[in-house]
Amino acid sequence: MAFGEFDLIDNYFTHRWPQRDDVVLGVGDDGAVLALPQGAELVVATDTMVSGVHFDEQTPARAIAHKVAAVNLSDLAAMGAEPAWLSLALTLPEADQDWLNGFSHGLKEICDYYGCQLIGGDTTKGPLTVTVTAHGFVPAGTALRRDGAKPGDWLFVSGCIGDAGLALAVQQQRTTISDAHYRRVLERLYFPSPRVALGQNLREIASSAIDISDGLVADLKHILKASNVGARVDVDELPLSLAMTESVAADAAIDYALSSGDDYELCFTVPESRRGVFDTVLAHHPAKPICIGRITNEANTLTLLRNDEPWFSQREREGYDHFS
Ligand SMILES: Nc1ncnc2c1ncn2[C@@H]1O[C@H](COP(=O)(O)OP(=O)(O)OP(=O)(O)O)[C@@H](O)[C@H]1O
Ligand SMILES: Cc1ncc(C[n+]2csc(CCOP(=O)(O)O)c2C)c(N)n1
Ligand SMILES: [Mg+2]
Repeated sequence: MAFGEFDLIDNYFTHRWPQRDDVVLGVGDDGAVLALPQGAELVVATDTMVSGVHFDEQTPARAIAHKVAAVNLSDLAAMGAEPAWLSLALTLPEADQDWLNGFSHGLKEICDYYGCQLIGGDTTKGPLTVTVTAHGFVPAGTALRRDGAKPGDWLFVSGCIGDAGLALAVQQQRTTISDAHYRRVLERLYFPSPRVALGQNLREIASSAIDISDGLVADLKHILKASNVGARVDVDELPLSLAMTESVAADAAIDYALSSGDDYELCFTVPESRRGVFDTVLAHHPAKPICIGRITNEANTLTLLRNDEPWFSQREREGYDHFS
């Protein structure tokens, strides 16, 4: 029996999502109609994942769905927003029902967890590409931004970085590690956890924030440029997992943490005056952000230090850039 575009949308993307009261009209019409809470501002983020660029052929459909939603929710987290709605643009080489089952289950799991509703999208035939747009809200005027860091602010990352890059290196046969460690880091590559709760807790505490997708150095530089400041980072303070420290040499671990990307931890700054409130909030929070340095007044200058001496990365590449 022929299985067409509209069967595909009906079977996999119309029902089974959390139904939110603020969705006046969801999947099925020319557009979605949505009700914003009073006093809120809407935060919108879009990210695409392309087969061969963001994931390889072995990646399970469930992981692709999780990750494309997670990277968008991570952008909302970096803005301090509460997630509400997702839209999905799907380009598929064929309507493979096993793949669609895995994909729609993965998407449902993460939507259920964060209470997000799929509100629309688009389905086309072509090379496998998935795009999500995430919509969320913040109380007006409280969104976290890249441009608010000030000299003297403390610099934090929300958790271990470099693991996804290590998993990719193993997958691409650039290095080998034990099976047990590979399982742990592969979970971080395939199923990143967006720091959604932490992001909301940082509203009115952090002076700036960004999520780490391209690598700490590359993404921190966006904060430095937008805020017209510099930073000193003590590379010995970078949070590294046990899987990382037990698998590779210390310098290589630092390089993964600085530049491999795909981590989806938050990098943020906290002014000295908010440090007390921050420590109090964190005492009750499962995330344990680590202080890795401080913001300086040297515009656009990132200084990496090890034992108070300048430290230079072994690898030339500073972060993921699609066109260089
Ligand atoms: N084709 C485009 N048209 C309009 N704006 C764009 C386009 N591509 C990116 N942007 C905007 O440029 C800014 C930087 O985008 P970028 O994709 O680098 O950030 P990001 O999504 O946080 O990072 P990443 O994609 O690495 O996760 C964002 O404000 C984004 O909305
Ligand atoms: C098969 C394969 N090759 C390379 C990578 C690494 N990678 C791809 S895009 C990206 C940055 C974020 O993307 P964007 O800037 O588009 O949001 C990274 C770290 C991967 N995950 N899988
Ligand atoms: Mg982007």
